[in-house]
Formats: sequence, C-alpha cells, structure tokens
Amino acid sequence: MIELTNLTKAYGGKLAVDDLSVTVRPGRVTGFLGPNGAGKSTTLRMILGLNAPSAGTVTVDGVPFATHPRGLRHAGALLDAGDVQGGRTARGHLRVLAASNRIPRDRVEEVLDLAGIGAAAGRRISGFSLGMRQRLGIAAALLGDPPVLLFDEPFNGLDPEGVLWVRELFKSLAAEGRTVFVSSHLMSEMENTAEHLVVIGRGRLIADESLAAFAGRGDGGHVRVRTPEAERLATLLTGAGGGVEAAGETLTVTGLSGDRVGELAFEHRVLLRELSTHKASLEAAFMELTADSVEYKAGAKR
Ligand SMILES: Nc1ncnc2c1ncn2[C@@H]1O[C@H](COP(=O)(O)OP(=O)(O)OP(=O)(O)O)[C@@H](O)[C@H]1O
Repeated sequence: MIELTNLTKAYGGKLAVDDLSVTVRPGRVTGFLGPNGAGKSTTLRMILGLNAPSAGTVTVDGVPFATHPRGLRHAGALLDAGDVQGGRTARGHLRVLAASNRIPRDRVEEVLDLAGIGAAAGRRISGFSLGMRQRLGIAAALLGDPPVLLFDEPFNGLDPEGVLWVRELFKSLAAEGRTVFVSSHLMSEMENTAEHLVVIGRGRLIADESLAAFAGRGDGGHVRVRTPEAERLATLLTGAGGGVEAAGETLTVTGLSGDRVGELAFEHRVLLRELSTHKASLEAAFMELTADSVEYKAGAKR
C-alpha cells in the first residue's frame, strides 16, 4: 500500500505536485494518468524517496521508502528505461543491482527469462531498442520479488506483443496481492490494464475511482440511425425518453440502446437504412476531464 498525504512539490515558484492525497491499494492495478507535465514522474520519485517533498508525506507500507531496510526487495520500480549504463550487458546490469540488494544471482536469470530478454542477456545495453530497455527495466523492477511495484510509462517503445505481455504481467502481479502503480499519459493503455485510476492534472488530483466509475463520466455513448422518415422516428424516440439530434435523414440518439431504437422503428414500421451504436470512449472522458489542465497543447496560445 502506498499512501500520499497532502504531498506537494514545488520547483521554484511552480507546484509540480499540489496537495495530493491518495491511497494506492494492493491486489489491483492502479493506473496513474495525466497529461504531459502533470506531475506523475515527480510523484513516483517522491514515493521512492528520490525527490524530497516540499510538504506532505508519502509512505510505502507504512514507512517512508528511504528508511525501508529491504530496498529493491520491498519496492521495485521502472522509472526511466534510458537511465542505465549502456556499456554493461543486461545480465551484468542486473547482477550489480542484485549484489547491492542482497538478492541471489539465480534470480537474475529468472527475471531475464520472465521479461523475454534471456536470449539478449549477454549483449551490451547500448545496442538495445527502447522496447528491450523497457523489458530490462521491468526485469530490474521484479528482481527483488517486491510487494510494491511502480512503473513510469512502461508501454513506451513496446511492440503490440510487448504491450499484451506487460498488461498480463501487471494483472498477474496484482492478482498475487501486490501493489501495482502504473503511470501513463494515454488512457488507451490503461483501458485493458487498470482496475482503478488516479488522474492528475497540473499536479492536482482530478479523479480517484474505479475504471468503471470513470467510464460512467463519459456521455454514455449514442446510437446513430438513418431513415427517410426522420421526423416521425424522432417523435417516437423522444416519446420513449430518448434525446434526439437530427441532421437530415440522420438522427443521433442518446439515452436509448441500439436494440430499443431498432424495436421502436420495427413496431411502427419505420424504414431504417442504417443503425449503429457508438460506445462512450474512456479516452474522450479522460480528455474532457483533463482539458483544463493540459499544459502543452498543439496550437494553443500560452
Ligand atoms: N527537476 C525539475 N526542475 C524544475 N521543474 C521540474 C523538474 N522536474 C519536473 N519539473 C516540472 O514539474 C512538472 C511535472 O513534471 P513531471 O515530469 O512530474 O510530469 P509527468 O506527469 O511525469 O509528465 P510526462 O508525462 O511528460 O513525463 C512539469 O511542469 C515539469 O516541467
């Protein structure tokens, strides 16, 4: 369990993290979402004791991480996949980490295989692609078999197979009862991974809720239907409690399911030329929610 209490970090006069109070619970993947510059990396670094908070506190299983004697065996993290000595081999890099954390050498081979880079273990990291570096970073996080795991943008640079692998890995780590906290600036990456979401913007907490609750914030989706009898169908749909927007032969319907719209048309012998349902996208809910806190927007005046 990770507990942030009024956690704040100021750089100069600017608040990178602003009074954040959040509890990250074990047994589920918690997505940590926010646009670029929202303060995710700064928060993760404070959890690990790498940055000191300007105010507030953060504990990992009840104690500040820096004072935890078990180091990598207590919390593992992938922060910046590029932050490794390129001259070392993957195996060499992990062996150094293992030695300094009193982790048995055999574990290095285990995590290399687990991360799918066993075959590249003897190669220098400088020749690794970004995806391979991410896998190495994940292997390093898992080295101490820790109950708490933090990952900063772990999907960057991974191919589709890698993305699927990471998703399943995170879910299985959470199912084992671990605390798994994963940052991303893309909702799509969290959609099939996280059960719970913590969303921040400009350092402030915007949402702390289940993925299902978050999805419910969206517009709930709509049904699009095309008919030569648009006016008659619109009256029927409105009568059934739907919201209708008409544009020529096309009606956009909210508040009624696609099935219900089809049934009403059938019952009243209204000819349909098209009927499609459009689910509310989590991405849209995320963008809507964070729109005011996006710091770097294309074409926006600053
Ligand atoms: N060492 C630093 N000195 C000054 N400002 C910093 C420093 N580190 C981060 N910041 C600022 O703090 C804010 C939050 O940055 P942070 O990297 O935590 O955001 P992020 O959510 O991880 O973003 P991204 O998705 O782009 O990595 C940004 O405005 C950033 O410019």
